[in-house]
Amino acid sequence: MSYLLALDQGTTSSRSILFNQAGQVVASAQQTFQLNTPKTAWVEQDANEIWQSQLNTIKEVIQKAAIQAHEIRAIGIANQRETTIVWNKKTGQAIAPAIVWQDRRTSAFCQQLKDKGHESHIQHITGLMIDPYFSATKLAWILDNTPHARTLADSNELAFGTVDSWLIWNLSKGCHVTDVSNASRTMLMDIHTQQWSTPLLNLFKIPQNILPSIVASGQEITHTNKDLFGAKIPVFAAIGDQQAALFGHDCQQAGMAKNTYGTGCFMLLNTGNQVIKSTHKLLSTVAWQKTGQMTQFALEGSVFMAGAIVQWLRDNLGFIKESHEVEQLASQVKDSDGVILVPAFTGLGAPYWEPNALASISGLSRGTQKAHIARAALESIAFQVADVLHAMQQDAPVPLTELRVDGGASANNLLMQFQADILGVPVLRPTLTETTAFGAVKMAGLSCGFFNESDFSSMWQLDRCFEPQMSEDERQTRLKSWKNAIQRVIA
Ligand SMILES: Nc1ncnc2c1ncn2[C@@H]1O[C@H](COP(=O)(O)OP(=O)(O)O)[C@@H](O)[C@H]1O
Ligand SMILES: O=P(O)(O)OC[C@H](O)CO
Repeated sequence: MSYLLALDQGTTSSRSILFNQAGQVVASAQQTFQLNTPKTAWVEQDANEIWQSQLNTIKEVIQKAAIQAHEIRAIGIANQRETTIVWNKKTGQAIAPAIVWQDRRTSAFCQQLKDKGHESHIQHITGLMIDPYFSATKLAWILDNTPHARTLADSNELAFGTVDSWLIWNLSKGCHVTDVSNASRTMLMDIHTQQWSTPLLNLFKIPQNILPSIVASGQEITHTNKDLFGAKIPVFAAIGDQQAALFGHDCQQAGMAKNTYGTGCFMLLNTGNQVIKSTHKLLSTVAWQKTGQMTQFALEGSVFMAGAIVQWLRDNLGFIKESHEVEQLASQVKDSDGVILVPAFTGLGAPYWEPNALASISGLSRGTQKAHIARAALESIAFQVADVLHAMQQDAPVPLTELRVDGGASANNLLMQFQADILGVPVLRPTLTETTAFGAVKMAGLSCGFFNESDFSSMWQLDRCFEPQMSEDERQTRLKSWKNAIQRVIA
């Protein structure tokens, strides 16, 4: 049995990636799928499409590599987090569209919770800020707005899960679990005990019987149903995709951080076995739990729009045909000529948490060209990351000496250089950009004995280091203009 299979179920696509014992990619398959926005602030996916696209890529990767399912020692799952699915346990069908992490339909409910003074005790129990981002208010919305949902829940016919649960249920045909890192994103789990919180279940009126059991990120969880691939493949890991990337970068020591530039941007700082309570509007989250070991935690800054801004330039403004063309467009000008884009298209996440903020482009003149806007768009990704890092350094004042990066937009050299410049910290991009998938297979490989901890440090290889080149004066001036633009959208 010579392979490990990573399932990387992201916001824009499902991927299956087969790794060998040296941690190298042997074959991969990817299928993109639809994100639906039926109303302003609503973002949905078809839960069945999430499953089918993942299933198709598993079959495709097995075929591409010309192997048999029994040669796969274990599966490790990494998934988009918070996205909320409720399904009927008898039929296996979702009773409503999956509500995606970016969906803001529950902002008014969140505001009511804040007005009623729940903010500090919810932060104390879960480590999270009240925001529509997390699963709790999305789940309450589905139960309250789907015909017969509460009656079905009362008769024990419903199951709730984030995407890890949904994939595991479908792969195994009936195992209902979630891993502790995903559970920490629901706003229903007590981060200190890593159990569902009864006071929060009562507050959100969530019946206990619809919840999955919480398991470690790395353990023998279940196996695939034999009918799917002709052999039972054990599932040895499930972990939220951002935590998987932290593990994939081998950021296993407290003080190490990574940033992933995908649809959104997610910076995680390992805080060891301590839950650090943020006083600067960051999230305390579970990093992972390995079999029989203490849970590891992280501080996180979640930025909602990163690569998605490039998609907006592509799909809404028609500036480019493919995302990667943005680098060439932005390189046509030496700077943004004073144009600043604040990408609050789905409100602002960390460290502002302003669900109702609207995006803006300022500093336009008669001379403004597409290239200036494209450059401002890329710079806005880096500015948001700088805001998160500044908050993080105040919460956990260990100076960051380097930032490890991954995700689709980390391929953009202009963006990475500007990121190093605006942070004043070297940015390190590894050769293996599939860091999320790699984190999932590392966790699975460790749990099933395919890998040892000592294998990991040599598996992370540097592709390129972007050293800061901007002067301190210019950095401060640029950051000040950005802060002013932010103030205008949240005022
Ligand atoms: N060269 C590039 N420059 C900037 N953004 C890019 C580039 N290539 C891809 N992207 C953006 O990265 C995102 C895809 O990255 P990926 O890590 O696959 O995302 P996810 O896991 O969220 O689905 C898309 O939003 C895309 O617009
Ligand atoms: O699908 P990604 O990679 O953009 O990640 C989404 C995050 O997990 C949302 O919290």
